[in-house]
Amino acid sequence: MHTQPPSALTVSGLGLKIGGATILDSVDLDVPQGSIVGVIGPNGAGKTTLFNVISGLIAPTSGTVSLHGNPITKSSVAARARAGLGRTFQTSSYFPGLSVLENVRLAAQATAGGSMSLLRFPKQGDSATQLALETLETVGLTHQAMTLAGDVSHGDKRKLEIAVLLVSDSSVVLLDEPMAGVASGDVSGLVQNIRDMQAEKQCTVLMVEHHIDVLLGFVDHVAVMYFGNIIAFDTPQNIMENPTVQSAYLGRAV
Ligand SMILES: Nc1ncnc2c1ncn2[C@@H]1O[C@H](COP(=O)(O)OP(=O)(O)OP(=O)(O)O)[C@@H](O)[C@H]1O
Repeated sequence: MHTQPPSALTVSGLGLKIGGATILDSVDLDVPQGSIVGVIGPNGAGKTTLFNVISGLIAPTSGTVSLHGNPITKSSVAARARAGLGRTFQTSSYFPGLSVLENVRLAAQATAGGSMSLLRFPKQGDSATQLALETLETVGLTHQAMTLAGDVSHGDKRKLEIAVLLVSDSSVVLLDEPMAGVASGDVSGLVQNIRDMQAEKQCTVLMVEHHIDVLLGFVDHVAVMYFGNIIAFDTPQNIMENPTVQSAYLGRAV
């Protein structure tokens, strides 16, 4: 008998009304443990808002969010992060005035239960520094370790964000447009980084991405958002063949 993997993230009846506008309209989503799920949809469909509600930046008007079966709807952003929910943002999130290595070391230090204090300068033998150096090697950023994070290319900033997630204890990772602004030559490397992250951490990945052709090539499932709702959740193959998706969102065969 085929058994479904347990859900890493479950969203039920999630609604958000702001003023008179319905931004999320009873969204249901079940993200299987260990899967990579892509979220697509036209501009303004509600993808980033969904991520903001899942990560706790915005409280929903209705509905629930559960992480590994535990309700987190009322938890703070920090409590969700402690429970294993990690996220990147549409606009990069890192400390631009710190080196690439310091950014990753700080995240490693915080994960190990230490502080985010910069007063603890990196030392070669320091376990957080060691982990940061290994992780930079994993994502191919060793050569940029001493460069200020604000000075590296878009592609390398995205790799840095993945390195920060790698040293964190996140079991469910939300990536908001990880390929935005990344040079086309760097896209396949970034896809490999995301795949490697999932394989190494055995984590679950939910990612918004406008590069649909790239996304369809490597995710397990695709959720299609349209006017604050998820109108389809299926394998990439079935999504491409779904007439509702084609007419409602893509307007053409993909
Ligand atoms: N704080 C807010 N107040 C009012 N409206 C908002 C607010 N946040 C988002 N919206 C509206 O909600 C809708 C969904 O926005 P959201 O940014 O989530 O869409 P998206 O699918 O991520 O779009 P994009 O692909 O362009 O990033 C949009 O119409 C947006 O204008």
